[in-house]
Amino acid sequence: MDEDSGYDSDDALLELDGVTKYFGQESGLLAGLEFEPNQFPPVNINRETVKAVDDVSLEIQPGETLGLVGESGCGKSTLGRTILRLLEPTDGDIYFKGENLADLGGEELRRMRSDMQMIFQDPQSSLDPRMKVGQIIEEPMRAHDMLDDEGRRARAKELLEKVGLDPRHYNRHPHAFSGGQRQRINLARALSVDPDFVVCDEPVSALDVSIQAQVLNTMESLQEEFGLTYLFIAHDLSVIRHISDRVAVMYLGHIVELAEKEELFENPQHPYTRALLDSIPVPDPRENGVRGILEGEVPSPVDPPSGCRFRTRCPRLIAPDAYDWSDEKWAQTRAFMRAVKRRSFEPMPAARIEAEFFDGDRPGGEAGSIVDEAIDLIASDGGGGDGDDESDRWAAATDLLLESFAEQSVCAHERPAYDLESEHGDGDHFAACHLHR
Ligand SMILES: Nc1ncnc2c1ncn2[C@@H]1O[C@H](COP(=O)(O)OP(=O)(O)OP(=O)(O)O)[C@@H](O)[C@H]1O
Repeated sequence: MDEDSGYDSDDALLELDGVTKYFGQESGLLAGLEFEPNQFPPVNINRETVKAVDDVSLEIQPGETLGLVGESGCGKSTLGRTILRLLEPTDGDIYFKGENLADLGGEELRRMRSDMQMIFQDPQSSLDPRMKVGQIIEEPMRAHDMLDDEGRRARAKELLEKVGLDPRHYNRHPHAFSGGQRQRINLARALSVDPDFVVCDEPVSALDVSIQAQVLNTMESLQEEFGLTYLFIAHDLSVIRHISDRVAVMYLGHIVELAEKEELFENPQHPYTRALLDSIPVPDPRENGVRGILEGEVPSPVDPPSGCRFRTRCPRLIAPDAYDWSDEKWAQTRAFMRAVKRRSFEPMPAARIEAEFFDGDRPGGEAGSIVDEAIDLIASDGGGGDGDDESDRWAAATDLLLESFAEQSVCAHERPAYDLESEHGDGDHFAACHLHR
């Protein structure tokens, strides 16, 4: 029990409740200004909102490492910075040791800040080249009025040793060190103020693979020795697998899956997690390097898809209930819809489209009529849209298919959130996918 705050160490160290961070996007002086001659004043400020982190709730237990993984731009760094209040959340609450950070002011917030530290990807740019290593490590202690000069020097030297460097390097400048050593200096600096929680934002991504494991091992032993809790951000699944106890998978501002490490890697339940795992490079030289790649572009976080944000790329998009069809016919229709959307085949006669995509047997009923209409729009012998140019007809077919099928799926209508039974271990398994309805 923490005497000051009443925090009990059996409770979560950190709790996020609906944490949201939007950015108003403006670039340049006139960006976002729209001229509207029919209104007064005739100028609108049209700010685009980047929904970087959207309604994230999770807990981090004391002493654990929560890995946070996802493709570039999905909001990992923004979430890490928002937790530390380096960015002001747009919405939601962050509790640290049971206290709502938003309620803390002045001195309390300053104290809490020393409890929560961050280390960044690029050890080069986060170390001031004019300062000596000793000064760099002592700087946070000075900022928090910790110890006297002599005490800080002794602590800096002790920390150098703890992170695997020679304390005699106290007077050197950072440029004299390798990338891995510089990241160790960063670690010593973050630990100088004796934090409980460290956000590690891609701390080993800039390092050679051979050095990564060494730095990760040091981070693990420091965690044990100092009783640290880590939020470990990385896009590299093998790094996440090395260091995490539990793993959260992020996609377009949402957490889509969260489970204990073994459960997540051995029993992934979200199609996005599966796709990420399938795109891990295969070490076997006989394989051609990469097993599977995620299809399509990540949609813009300015206007993310409704419902499940992964649905526009999801290979398991659920069939809309409005039509009656077999799994096979839905799978074929889904593939056809994707191919039309990407315009990934040359115009050909209707019969050939039907043969290639539907084995010559298109779906029956209303769904079949819609498929027919789409085929007619794009087929080289089709009758649809006479007079329109070809790209208009492909666009019309795409709209027809997406509106009739993709937008009618439960995946487009409801945001998924399901708690599942774990197969490995007894931890919780959260998966944001309607396949678990
Ligand atoms: N200060 C900002 N202003 C506007 N948009 C921002 C800002 N910071 C981040 N974004 C946008 O927010 C989204 C999430 O970015 P973020 O850096 O958090 O993702 P990430 O998963 O950490 O990616 P990476 O691994 O590439 O750093 C992106 O679309 C990014 O362009």
